[in-house]
Amino acid sequence: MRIDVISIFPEYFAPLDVSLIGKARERGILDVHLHQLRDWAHDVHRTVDDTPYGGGPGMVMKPEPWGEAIDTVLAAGPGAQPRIIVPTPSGVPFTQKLAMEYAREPWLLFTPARYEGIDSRVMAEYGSRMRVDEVSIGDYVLAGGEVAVLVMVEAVGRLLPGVLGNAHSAVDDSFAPGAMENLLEGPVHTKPPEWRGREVPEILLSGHHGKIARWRRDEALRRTAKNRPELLSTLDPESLDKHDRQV
Ligand SMILES: Nc1ncccc1[N+](=O)[O-]
Repeated sequence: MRIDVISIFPEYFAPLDVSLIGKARERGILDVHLHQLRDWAHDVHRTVDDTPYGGGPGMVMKPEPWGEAIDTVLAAGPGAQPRIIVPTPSGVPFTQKLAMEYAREPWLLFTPARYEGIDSRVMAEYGSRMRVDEVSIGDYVLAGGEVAVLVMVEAVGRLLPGVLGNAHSAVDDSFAPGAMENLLEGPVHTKPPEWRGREVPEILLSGHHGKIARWRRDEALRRTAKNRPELLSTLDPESLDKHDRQV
C-alpha cells in the first residue's frame, strides 16, 4: 500500500518511522510519502491560508497550494487514483469497519488541514473524479488533522497482511467483525499467576478452551455493558445465546 500525506507539518509524522508501521515500511509493505504543502505556495511568505469569505473567526487554507500539491502527488503516484481522506471533525466517524475498507485500498492520500479547514472547492474539484472521504476520529476539536492521520495510518497499517506478528490478534480485536463485533475486549492476564495477592482467574489456567472462550465472552459483554451500553443494542439478538442474556 502506498500512502501520501500533504501537510504543513510533515515532521508530525516522525512516529511513522517507528514500531509496527516503521517495520512495515522497512519491509516494503507500506510505502509512505510525506509532502510539505508550502512547497506549492509561491509567494515569499509561502502563504497557505487566508481570511474566510463571509467573515467569521480563524483562517481558511487557500485552494491554490492544495490544488498544485494534489496534482503533483497524483502525477507522481503509482497510477490509477488514490482514495483521498480528509480528516475533519465534520466527517463521518472513523471506525474499525472503515479501517478495514481502507486496508484493502492500494493507495491512500491524506490531506490533514490546519486552521478552519481547506477551501471547500478543493475537495469538490477532486471529488468529481475520485473517492474523497471526510472522516472524523472523534467529537472533539484538534488543532489540525495530522494527529488524526497518525491514528488512521496505524489502524489501517496494522491490518495489512504481514504487519501483525500474530495474525489472530487483529481478528480478536474489539470491534473486529464476527464474534467480537461491537463488543469490547475483556480483561487480559499474563504471568505471574499471583501478583500482590491478586490471582489470575482460575478458568484461564484450566486449559479448557471452551470454558475460557465462554468466560472471555461474558467478560466482554460485562465491559461493553459498563463502558459502551449503546453497543449492546447493536448486537444481533440471534448472536446472543440464552447464557449471554443472563450476563
Ligand atoms: N477532531 C478533529 N479535529 C481537527 C481536525 C481533524 C479532526 N478529526 O477528527 O479528524
